[in-house]
Amino acid sequence: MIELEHISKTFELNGKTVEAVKDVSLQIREGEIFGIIGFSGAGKSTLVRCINLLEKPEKGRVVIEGEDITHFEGRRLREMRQKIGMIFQHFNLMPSRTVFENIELPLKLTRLTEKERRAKINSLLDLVGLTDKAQSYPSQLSGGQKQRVAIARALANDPKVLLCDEATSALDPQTTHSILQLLKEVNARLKLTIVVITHQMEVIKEICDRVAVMQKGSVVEEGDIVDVFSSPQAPITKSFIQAADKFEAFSDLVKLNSAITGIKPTQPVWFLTYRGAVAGEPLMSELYRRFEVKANIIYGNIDYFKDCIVGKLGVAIDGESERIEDAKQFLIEQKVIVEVLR
Ligand SMILES: Nc1ncnc2c1ncn2[C@@H]1O[C@H](COP(=O)(O)OP(=O)(O)OP(=O)(O)O)[C@@H](O)[C@H]1O
Repeated sequence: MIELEHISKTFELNGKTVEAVKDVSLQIREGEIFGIIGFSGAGKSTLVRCINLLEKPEKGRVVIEGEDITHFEGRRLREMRQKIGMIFQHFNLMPSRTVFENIELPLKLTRLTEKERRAKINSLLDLVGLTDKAQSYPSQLSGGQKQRVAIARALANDPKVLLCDEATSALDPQTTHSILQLLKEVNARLKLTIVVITHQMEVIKEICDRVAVMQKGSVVEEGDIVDVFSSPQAPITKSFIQAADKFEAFSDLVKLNSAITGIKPTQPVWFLTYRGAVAGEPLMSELYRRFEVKANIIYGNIDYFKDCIVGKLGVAIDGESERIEDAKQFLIEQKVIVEVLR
């Protein structure tokens, strides 16, 4: 659907060259929600703005539905941009226009009759749940409502792709959740491909199918969301995940042999990752039944992804050393990721 091939983009700032995006290649599939996560300045916005050519890449190609659009200009560029909606952190609504008029703006360039336009706007208002706010002005709306208007406006021309640049970063957690639910709904209902850029792990976990992690202009890790977050490879990916699930605190206590864990200094400690929320308890009792290996749970976390639940347990192990090895093999056969902390 969207192919980015060896994209590079630099800026000149105060006599210095900033390499915002360095040789990035990504393939975004039709109908998926693709996340790009990274800290501020990683190059996420610049990369995403290359998709609709708001930034012109210096090197590389942008291919959409098999067509190389990198050098599109004029009418072809405008037509291509109609297929790609975009929403932003600060909504970018016109303050002097009502909600209805804001959504109407992109439709003014089309050949729809006034009646067709009204019908379209009303159906978009219904889709984003703002029918009763049609005549309000942006200043009379909450942040979440403003973002709903921006989503309706972005969808007015029936785009195939929606780019979301930190769309929930200015919102509180509850409003963030409701906007993410709306994005999930439009993705499913309209078969829309969505690209989400964010520095918030929770956003990626809640709606994305696949994710790319960016650092200093490069993609350092990419893949299916559950694979990447169950078994992160790059240090920066690990830091995003650990910030979200407090694993680091547990790991530090183990390293320091802290008395509060109640673990003997000689006991092995494992960190287990498995799919399915209820898998943990039965697996631990199975270890005892089969191998007489006791696994005392000293850390636990459940992550909720778009289509999957992933459990994580920190366990202190007790048993005969040979049987402990057998127990570990058994867990690996059950598709549990076993990380030996010591
Ligand atoms: N128009 C510009 N002129 C000069 N430098 C720029 C411009 N746009 C981006 N940059 C620089 O490029 C780098 C990447 O910025 P970019 O906005 O793409 O990162 P980001 O990951 O989206 O971060 P943020 O979330 O803070 O926007 C940064 O060092 C930034 O200062």
